[in-house]
Amino acid sequence: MNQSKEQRILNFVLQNAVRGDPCSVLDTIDMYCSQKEWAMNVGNEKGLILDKTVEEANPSVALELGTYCGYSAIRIARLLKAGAHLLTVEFNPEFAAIAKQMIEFAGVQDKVKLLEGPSEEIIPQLKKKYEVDTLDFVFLDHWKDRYTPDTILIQECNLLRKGSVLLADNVIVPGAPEFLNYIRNNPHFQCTNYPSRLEYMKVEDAMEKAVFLG
Ligand SMILES: O=C(NCCc1nnc(-c2ccc3[nH]cnc3c2)[nH]1)c1cc(-c2ccc(F)cc2)cc(O)c1O
Ligand SMILES: [Mg+2]
Repeated sequence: MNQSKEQRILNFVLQNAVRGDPCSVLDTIDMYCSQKEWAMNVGNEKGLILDKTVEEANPSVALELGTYCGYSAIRIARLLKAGAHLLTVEFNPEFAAIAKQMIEFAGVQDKVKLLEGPSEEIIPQLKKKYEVDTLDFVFLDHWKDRYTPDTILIQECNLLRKGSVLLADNVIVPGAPEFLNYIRNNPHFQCTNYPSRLEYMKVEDAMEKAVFLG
Protein backbone atom coordinates (compact mmCIF):
# COMPACT_ATOMS: atom_id res chain seq x y z
CA MET A 1 0.00 0.00 0.00
CA ASN A 2 1.75 3.20 -1.02
CA GLN A 3 2.58 5.78 1.64
CA SER A 4 0.58 8.89 2.43
CA LYS A 5 2.12 12.34 1.93
CA GLU A 6 2.10 12.76 5.72
CA GLN A 7 4.06 9.50 6.13
CA ARG A 8 6.59 10.73 3.53
CA ILE A 9 7.02 13.98 5.47
CA LEU A 10 7.56 12.06 8.73
CA ASN A 11 10.07 9.71 7.09
CA PHE A 12 11.99 12.67 5.65
CA VAL A 13 12.17 14.19 9.17
CA LEU A 14 13.26 10.90 10.79
CA GLN A 15 16.05 10.58 8.24
CA ASN A 16 17.18 14.21 8.00
CA ALA A 17 16.36 16.15 11.19
CA VAL A 18 18.21 16.09 14.52
CA ARG A 19 16.34 14.05 17.18
CA GLY A 20 15.40 16.24 20.17
CA ASP A 21 15.92 19.49 18.25
CA PRO A 22 12.53 21.16 17.53
CA CYS A 23 13.99 23.84 15.24
CA SER A 24 15.70 21.19 13.13
CA VAL A 25 12.37 19.34 12.77
CA LEU A 26 10.54 22.54 11.77
CA ASP A 27 13.24 23.49 9.22
CA THR A 28 13.23 19.97 7.76
CA ILE A 29 9.43 19.94 7.34
CA ASP A 30 9.59 23.40 5.71
CA MET A 31 12.36 22.22 3.37
CA TYR A 32 10.40 19.13 2.29
CA CYS A 33 7.09 20.97 1.86
CA SER A 34 8.58 23.88 -0.08
CA GLN A 35 10.77 21.74 -2.36
CA LYS A 36 8.99 18.39 -2.71
CA GLU A 37 5.32 18.23 -1.65
CA TRP A 38 3.12 21.10 -0.46
CA ALA A 39 1.37 20.42 2.85
CA MET A 40 -0.88 22.48 5.13
CA ASN A 41 1.61 23.23 7.92
CA VAL A 42 1.44 26.82 9.14
CA GLY A 43 4.95 27.22 7.69
CA ASN A 44 7.81 29.57 8.54
CA GLU A 45 6.34 32.94 7.54
CA LYS A 46 3.03 32.63 9.43
CA GLY A 47 5.04 30.59 11.95
CA LEU A 48 6.93 33.75 12.93
CA ILE A 49 3.58 35.49 13.66
CA LEU A 50 2.57 32.43 15.73
CA ASP A 51 5.90 32.59 17.60
CA LYS A 52 5.51 36.28 18.49
CA THR A 53 1.89 35.79 19.61
CA VAL A 54 2.82 32.80 21.81
CA GLU A 55 5.82 34.65 23.32
CA GLU A 56 3.64 37.67 24.10
CA ALA A 57 0.90 35.49 25.66
CA ASN A 58 3.46 33.31 27.48
CA PRO A 59 0.69 30.74 28.16
CA SER A 60 0.61 28.18 31.00
CA VAL A 61 -2.18 26.29 29.20
CA ALA A 62 -2.53 26.43 25.40
CA LEU A 63 -5.04 24.70 23.10
CA GLU A 64 -4.51 23.93 19.41
CA LEU A 65 -7.38 22.80 17.17
CA GLY A 66 -6.03 20.96 14.14
CA THR A 67 -2.77 19.14 14.85
CA TYR A 68 -2.19 17.74 11.34
CA CYS A 69 1.47 16.54 11.32
CA GLY A 70 2.36 18.36 14.53
CA TYR A 71 4.34 21.23 12.97
CA SER A 72 2.57 24.03 14.89
CA ALA A 73 2.34 21.91 18.06
CA ILE A 74 6.16 21.65 17.99
CA ARG A 75 6.41 25.35 17.10
CA ILE A 76 4.29 26.32 20.12
CA ALA A 77 5.68 23.75 22.59
CA ARG A 78 9.30 24.81 21.99
CA LEU A 79 8.40 28.29 23.33
CA LEU A 80 6.49 27.19 26.46
CA LYS A 81 7.94 27.95 29.92
CA ALA A 82 8.67 25.16 32.43
CA GLY A 83 5.45 23.56 33.63
CA ALA A 84 3.36 24.96 30.78
CA HIS A 85 1.59 22.62 28.36
CA LEU A 86 -0.22 22.45 25.03
CA LEU A 87 -3.36 20.41 24.38
CA THR A 88 -3.73 19.71 20.65
CA VAL A 89 -6.86 18.22 19.06
CA GLU A 90 -6.78 16.07 15.94
CA PHE A 91 -9.82 14.45 14.34
CA ASN A 92 -8.08 12.27 11.74
CA PRO A 93 -6.43 9.13 13.24
CA GLU A 94 -3.79 8.94 10.48
CA PHE A 95 -2.76 12.57 11.08
CA ALA A 96 -2.73 11.95 14.86
CA ALA A 97 -0.42 8.93 14.50
CA ILE A 98 2.03 10.93 12.36
CA ALA A 99 1.88 13.95 14.71
CA LYS A 100 2.58 11.79 17.78
CA GLN A 101 5.79 10.46 16.21
CA MET A 102 6.80 13.94 14.99
CA ILE A 103 6.27 15.48 18.45
CA GLU A 104 8.25 12.68 20.14
CA PHE A 105 11.12 12.95 17.62
CA ALA A 106 11.29 16.72 18.29
CA GLY A 107 11.55 15.96 22.03
CA VAL A 108 8.62 18.13 23.15
CA GLN A 109 6.28 15.27 24.12
CA ASP A 110 6.40 16.24 27.83
CA LYS A 111 4.79 19.58 26.99
CA VAL A 112 2.19 18.33 24.51
CA LYS A 113 -0.98 16.30 25.06
CA LEU A 114 -2.45 15.04 21.78
CA LEU A 115 -6.22 14.50 22.04
CA GLU A 116 -7.86 12.47 19.26
CA GLY A 117 -11.44 13.25 18.33
CA PRO A 118 -13.77 15.96 17.12
CA SER A 119 -13.24 19.37 18.74
CA GLU A 120 -16.94 19.68 19.54
CA GLU A 121 -16.65 16.59 21.75
CA ILE A 122 -13.27 17.40 23.32
CA ILE A 123 -13.80 21.07 24.20
CA PRO A 124 -16.63 20.29 26.71
CA GLN A 125 -14.33 17.72 28.38
CA LEU A 126 -11.38 20.07 28.94
CA LYS A 127 -12.33 21.21 32.46
CA LYS A 128 -13.30 17.91 34.05
CA LYS A 129 -11.40 15.28 32.08
CA TYR A 130 -8.27 17.30 31.20
CA GLU A 131 -8.16 19.44 34.37
CA VAL A 132 -8.14 22.75 32.54
CA ASP A 133 -9.24 25.84 34.46
CA THR A 134 -8.96 28.45 31.70
CA LEU A 135 -7.07 28.63 28.39
CA ASP A 136 -4.38 31.33 28.04
CA PHE A 137 -3.88 30.75 24.30
CA VAL A 138 -5.92 29.06 21.54
CA PHE A 139 -4.60 28.36 18.02
CA LEU A 140 -7.44 27.74 15.52
CA ASP A 141 -6.13 25.77 12.54
CA HIS A 142 -8.71 23.05 11.96
CA TRP A 143 -11.65 22.94 9.56
CA LYS A 144 -12.38 26.58 8.77
CA ASP A 145 -16.16 26.19 9.23
CA ARG A 146 -15.49 25.04 12.80
CA TYR A 147 -13.73 28.24 13.91
CA THR A 148 -16.96 30.06 14.86
CA PRO A 149 -18.91 27.21 16.50
CA ASP A 150 -15.84 26.16 18.49
CA THR A 151 -15.09 29.74 19.61
CA ILE A 152 -18.70 29.96 20.84
CA LEU A 153 -18.40 26.53 22.51
CA ILE A 154 -15.14 27.56 24.24
CA GLN A 155 -16.95 30.61 25.69
CA GLU A 156 -20.00 28.54 26.71
CA CYS A 157 -17.64 26.15 28.56
CA ASN A 158 -16.18 29.11 30.47
CA LEU A 159 -12.70 28.34 29.20
CA LEU A 160 -11.60 31.93 28.54
CA ARG A 161 -10.42 34.57 31.02
CA LYS A 162 -9.75 38.31 30.57
CA GLY A 163 -6.68 38.45 28.30
CA SER A 164 -6.98 34.97 26.74
CA VAL A 165 -5.52 35.13 23.23
CA LEU A 166 -7.04 33.40 20.19
CA LEU A 167 -5.03 33.18 16.96
CA ALA A 168 -6.70 31.88 13.78
CA ASP A 169 -4.80 30.65 10.71
CA ASN A 170 -6.05 30.88 7.10
CA VAL A 171 -8.56 33.70 7.42
CA ILE A 172 -7.96 34.50 3.70
CA VAL A 173 -7.06 31.06 2.21
CA PRO A 174 -8.97 28.74 2.48
CA GLY A 175 -10.76 31.56 4.32
CA ALA A 176 -12.95 31.87 7.39
CA PRO A 177 -15.31 34.76 6.45
CA GLU A 178 -18.04 33.82 8.91
CA PHE A 179 -15.46 33.67 11.74
CA LEU A 180 -14.00 37.09 10.81
CA ASN A 181 -17.50 38.57 10.79
CA TYR A 182 -18.36 36.95 14.12
CA ILE A 183 -15.19 37.85 15.99
CA ARG A 184 -14.75 41.40 14.62
CA ASN A 185 -18.34 42.33 15.54
CA ASN A 186 -18.13 40.77 18.99
CA PRO A 187 -17.57 43.45 21.69
CA HIS A 188 -15.92 40.86 23.96
CA PHE A 189 -12.93 40.53 21.63
CA GLN A 190 -10.21 42.97 20.52
CA CYS A 191 -9.08 41.86 17.02
CA THR A 192 -5.86 42.38 15.05
CA ASN A 193 -5.21 41.17 11.48
CA TYR A 194 -1.75 39.96 10.40
CA PRO A 195 -1.37 39.79 6.60
CA SER A 196 1.01 37.08 5.42
CA ARG A 197 1.37 34.38 2.78
CA LEU A 198 -0.12 30.93 2.41
CA GLU A 199 2.50 28.40 3.54
CA TYR A 200 5.13 27.66 0.85
CA MET A 201 3.23 29.73 -1.76
CA LYS A 202 3.22 33.27 -3.20
CA VAL A 203 -0.47 33.52 -2.31
CA GLU A 204 -1.90 36.04 0.14
CA ASP A 205 -3.18 34.71 3.46
CA ALA A 206 -3.60 36.21 6.94
CA MET A 207 -3.91 35.36 10.61
CA GLU A 208 -6.39 37.01 12.99
CA LYS A 209 -5.63 37.58 16.66
CA ALA A 210 -8.55 38.07 19.07
CA VAL A 211 -7.95 38.97 22.72
CA PHE A 212 -10.86 38.15 25.07
CA LEU A 213 -11.87 41.21 27.09
CA GLY A 214 -13.94 39.33 29.67
O1 LIG B 1 -7.83 22.51 6.11
C1 LIG B 1 -6.88 23.02 6.68
N1 LIG B 1 -6.59 22.74 7.94
C2 LIG B 1 -7.43 21.78 8.69
C3 LIG B 1 -6.77 20.42 8.77
C4 LIG B 1 -7.24 19.73 10.00
N2 LIG B 1 -6.47 18.97 10.79
N3 LIG B 1 -7.23 18.57 11.81
C5 LIG B 1 -8.45 19.07 11.65
C6 LIG B 1 -9.54 18.91 12.57
C7 LIG B 1 -9.24 18.67 13.91
C8 LIG B 1 -10.25 18.53 14.85
C9 LIG B 1 -11.56 18.62 14.43
N4 LIG B 1 -12.73 18.51 15.13
C10 LIG B 1 -13.71 18.70 14.22
N5 LIG B 1 -13.22 18.91 13.00
C11 LIG B 1 -11.86 18.86 13.10
C12 LIG B 1 -10.86 19.00 12.16
N6 LIG B 1 -8.51 19.82 10.50
C13 LIG B 1 -5.94 23.92 5.93
C14 LIG B 1 -6.03 23.98 4.54
C15 LIG B 1 -5.15 24.79 3.80
C16 LIG B 1 -5.25 24.86 2.33
C17 LIG B 1 -4.94 26.03 1.64
C18 LIG B 1 -5.01 26.09 0.25
C19 LIG B 1 -5.41 24.97 -0.46
F1 LIG B 1 -5.48 25.02 -1.80
C20 LIG B 1 -5.73 23.79 0.22
C21 LIG B 1 -5.66 23.73 1.59
C22 LIG B 1 -4.16 25.55 4.45
C23 LIG B 1 -4.09 25.49 5.85
O2 LIG B 1 -3.14 26.21 6.53
C24 LIG B 1 -4.96 24.70 6.59
O3 LIG B 1 -4.84 24.72 7.96
MG1 LIG C 1 -3.61 26.36 8.55
